[in-house]
Amino acid sequence: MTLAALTNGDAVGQTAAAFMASATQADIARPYTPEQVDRLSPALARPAPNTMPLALRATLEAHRVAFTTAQVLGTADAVSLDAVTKAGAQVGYVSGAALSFADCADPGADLSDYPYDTVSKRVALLTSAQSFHATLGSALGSPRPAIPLIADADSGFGLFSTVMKATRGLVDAGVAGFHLDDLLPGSKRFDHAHGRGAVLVPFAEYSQRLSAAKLQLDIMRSEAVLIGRTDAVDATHITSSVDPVDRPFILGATVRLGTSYAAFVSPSEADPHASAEDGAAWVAQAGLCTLDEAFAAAALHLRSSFTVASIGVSVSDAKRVADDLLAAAGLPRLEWDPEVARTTQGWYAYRGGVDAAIVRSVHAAPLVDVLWACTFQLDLTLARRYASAVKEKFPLKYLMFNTSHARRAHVACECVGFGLC
Ligand SMILES: C[C@](O)(C(=O)O)[C@H](CC(=O)O)C(=O)O
Ligand SMILES: [Mg+2]
Repeated sequence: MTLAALTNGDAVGQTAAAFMASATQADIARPYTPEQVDRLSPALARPAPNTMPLALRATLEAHRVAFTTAQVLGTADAVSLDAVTKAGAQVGYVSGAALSFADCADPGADLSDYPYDTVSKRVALLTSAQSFHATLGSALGSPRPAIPLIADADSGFGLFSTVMKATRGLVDAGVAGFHLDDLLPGSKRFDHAHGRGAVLVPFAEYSQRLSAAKLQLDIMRSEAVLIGRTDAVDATHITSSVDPVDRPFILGATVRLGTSYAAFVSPSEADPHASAEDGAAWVAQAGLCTLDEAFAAAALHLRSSFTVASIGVSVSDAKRVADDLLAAAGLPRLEWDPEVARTTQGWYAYRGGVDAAIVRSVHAAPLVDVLWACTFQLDLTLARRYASAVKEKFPLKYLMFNTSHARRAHVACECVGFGLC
């Protein structure tokens, strides 16, 4: 896509087929057809404001071509928006964390537990403020540029109908782009002892989340930039083991302890700190590892056969593949059990890290414009690895990078820096 191709300014009145085939949209692989979008498009279509989305797309493309990045600065109100604009920010960021600390009806930690229209209401206010400043600027003869805003849509605040409503609210408010992550809503930082921990939903659920948002954008013929964020770098658990994409990262116990993790930590749940310590003791003894690691430890010489035979299969099928290969070689069954490592909520233990983030982002790439691996620490080696692995498969996708300081439970709020390219 070239800058000259960014001409989808007035998409209203376009059929879904024409919109979805336009230069900015044609590269996105949707799991639905234009006819399905048309059937869902209301007769009295509300025009999607596409000026800011197209401005953001132009900024992204200019940086991609020049191999540079845009700094995205947080803005929570009209005053800070004016300040970041004057400071030269090309893009503003409306942070869910900032609003949840300070600006919603019931301020609290950044747990994605505020109402789904909190951020869109704030974007609407900022859009109005920008419009006022622009009018004032031209009346005074000193232009005040409006900058595109990226908004935080967290995990979509529920299932797919809520994702669609949140998307519609953001578009109506004039957002230029927004991000959806792959977390279980409300599960961020569940490890209160350390302020870390994240619980992922299975990849298929994340992908359906992104599809629901994209469907809503198509219904509105909106050019808003869809950002697929993964929190897999710091993830410690996942709600289900069912998806083959997640299979290589599920952890199982290799030592039979006679008690499951959930049974072990349950008695002390009244005291989360004690429970965290007890849990750590169980984990230390259970020999948790991935199925691939357990297999390699049992039969290194058969590892490549296992790798090939276990591609695209679920955890339970992969375990069967492993046992069949071992039996054929006259070796005993593998002691590897992911079920005993489940938490009291039923979550599976998960090996978070950059490899998991790469796999998730590569699978999400066809659906989104921008990919982002959210990280807890500023680690350029990790960022480079992530970027080169994703770019190798999807050279034209844009990337985003940040470091989330506020994940430490005791840090109230720090400035979050982003790079977009
Ligand atoms: C970027 C973020 O989504 C936000 O809401 O600002 C937060 C920030 C943080 O916790 O520091 C996040 O990374 O989850
Ligand atoms: Mg957030």
